[in-house]
Formats: sequence, structure tokens, C-alpha cells
Amino acid sequence: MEYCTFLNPHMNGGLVLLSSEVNVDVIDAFPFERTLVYEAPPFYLQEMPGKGFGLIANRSILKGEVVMKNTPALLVQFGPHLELDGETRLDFYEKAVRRLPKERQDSFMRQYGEDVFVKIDRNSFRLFINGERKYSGHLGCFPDVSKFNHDCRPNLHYRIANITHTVIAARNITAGEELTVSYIDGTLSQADRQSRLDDWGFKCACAVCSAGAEGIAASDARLERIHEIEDGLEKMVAAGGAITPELGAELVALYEQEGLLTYLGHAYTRAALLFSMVADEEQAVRYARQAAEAMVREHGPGAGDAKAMMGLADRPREHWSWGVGTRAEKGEDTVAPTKAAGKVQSEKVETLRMDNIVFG
Ligand SMILES: C[S@@+](CC[C@H](N)C(=O)[O-])C[C@H]1O[C@@H](n2cnc3c(N)ncnc32)[C@H](O)[C@@H]1O
Repeated sequence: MEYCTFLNPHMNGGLVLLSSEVNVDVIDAFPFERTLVYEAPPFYLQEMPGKGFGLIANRSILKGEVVMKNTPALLVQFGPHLELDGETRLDFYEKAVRRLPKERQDSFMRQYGEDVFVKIDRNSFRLFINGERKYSGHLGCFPDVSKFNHDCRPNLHYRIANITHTVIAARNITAGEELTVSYIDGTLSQADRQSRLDDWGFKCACAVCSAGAEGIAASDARLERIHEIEDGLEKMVAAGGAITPELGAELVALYEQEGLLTYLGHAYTRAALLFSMVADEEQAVRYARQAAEAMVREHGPGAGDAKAMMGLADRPREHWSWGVGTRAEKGEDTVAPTKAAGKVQSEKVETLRMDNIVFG
């Protein structure tokens, strides 16, 4: 496979695509949003003891507020990153970066990492630039985004649509707080999180990781219970047995207690569906509203799952899930259990997790 570099100097300060020729057409045709140009960005860059640089809120930021929006400076197809030998690849990457307009080049080079390869390897997100087509997978480098440090319980969400990366506040943030994302799956146990973070060469000292042996054990126990409930719920719905919506409520409470704010959309969705299945209107509507709000934060205003949850909140009795559990118990085969299980699955949105970030 041959790889080339293609430049679009006009896209939000410049974009270089390093890819095979089949993708050349997309460089000028990406649907992209303009970078949010802040007259006054809600953060500033500061040196953080033991972490290099980081971004600090310079004012209070409201839950749901867009904090940053960017398109990549560099897109590198998976192929060259995985296939080329080290020396050829580094040379190729350096030439690609030198094609960027000067200012964009400088911001790329300010990213963490001793050389261009490490900068790409440690700061990129996986993107698919041409739908699900072959050769579509690329690593996207967003130099401004790469200034966010990690926290296992971050105060920011992020999402990527086409090639636009958007960062949103997961809760109200006060001036002076560090702005953080999670690089890994925050539902892993503390030991597993630390081991995943070895790839970035640091030990996490976030509030949960430094809560002491007792605090860590309590947190790990909640995470284990989260996984146990999630596995159990899938089996319960698939088996068509009695629906116990209390498990949905417990799941939400566990995510909230753990401060896993970037995963709440799917927890609320599950609780809403379970309460709807047993025709508990009050709880179904309450969780569906919360699910819709969280889905908009996590997946954007047009998110299909947010609309589905708004539908459940507004017209619960017309939703496919309404009373499915109670009818099943009475032997009325309105919706086959396996079909219901599939729907619970399909409305369970895979929260974009930062293990999406690429590591070596
Ligand atoms: C994506 S960069 C984040 C920005 C980086 N601090 C900088 O100065 O450009 C990732 C690197 O930042 C540092 N880092 C991020 N989060 C950290 C944390 N919670 N504790 C210590 N170091 C951290 C690690 O060196 C990590 O490999």
C-alpha cells in the first residue's frame, strides 16, 4: 500500500491527511464545523506539578456548556502507523507535520511526547473519515484537546462527529478547577486503571485513586456491582423472566455515587426502560427525562437516543417497552423477550470512552 500526504490549509488553521490515495477526495470534502473561536476561552494553560501542563477553568462553567470544539491538525491512516518501520515512519510523519501552516505546526509540536511519532501515538483519537469503508480508520491529532490531563472521574465529556471533536462540561465547574477528561474506561477497578495508564507513563493521583485502601476498596466494590448488575440485566431481559426495575435504580445510584458522570446516559436509559416495562409511569418518565438530558450532553443535540428517551418521557404508554414485563408475566406474548432484549441493547448507547485514545 502506498501512502501520501494531502494538505487542506484552510480547515481551521490547516489539516494534513496522511493516507492512501483512495481517501484523497475526502480532504476537501469533509463535513466539518468551524473551530469555536473564543473571544474569551473558559480556561487557561498552566504548568501542573507532576503533570506537565494542564487547562484550568478561568470562570465557572455550567454543566452541558461546550468548552472546546476542534478539527484535527493531522489525520494518519492506521496502515502506516502499524505497518511502516520506525525510521521510515518518523521521517514520513515529520515531513507531514512540516506541511502544516506554521502556527498549526507549532501547536502540534507543543503536544506532549519526545518526537512526532510519540506525539501522534499518545495524543490521538480513532476516527473513521469515510464511513465504514475499507481504509477509513485514522488517528486524529487535535493539539488543543491534547492539553487536557486525565482524571478517573473527569469533569468533561467529549464526542467526535465526522472529524469535529467537541468537549462539554459533565457538571458545573468552578473557576480554578483543573479541566479533565478520562483516557481510559473509568469503570475498571483501580488496579486495572493504573495498569492501563502505564501506557501514558504516570500514576493517577485523582481523588478516587488516592482515597486510601478503604476508599479504593469501597469504590472497587461499587464498580464490581455495576458490572454485575449490567450483566445480570441483560440476562434477565433476554430470559424473559420477571423484570426488577429496582436494579435500574440501583445502577443509576452506583454511577452517581462513583462520580461516573460521563456514563450516566446509558444508566438512566436502562432504568427508564425497566420502569416502563413494568408500567411504572412516574419512574419511567423521570429516568427518561434524565436520560435524554445526559444523552444530549454525551452525544450531541441530534442524538437519536436522546429523541427516543424524550419520546418515552412524553408518551410513555406509546413506547414499545410499555408494560412488556407485566404482560410477559401474564403470559401475553406482546413482545418476545429476546426482541425486547435487543431493544434494550440497541437503546443502550456505547458511551464514547477515552480508551478510544490510542496508546502504544
Ligand atoms: C495528553 S497529554 C496531557 C497534557 C500534558 N500534561 C502536556 O503537558 O501537554 C498526556 C500526558 O500528560 C501527563 N498527564 C496527564 N494526566 C496526568 C495525571 N492525572 N497525572 C500525571 N500526569 C498526567 C502524562 O505525562 C501524560 O502522558
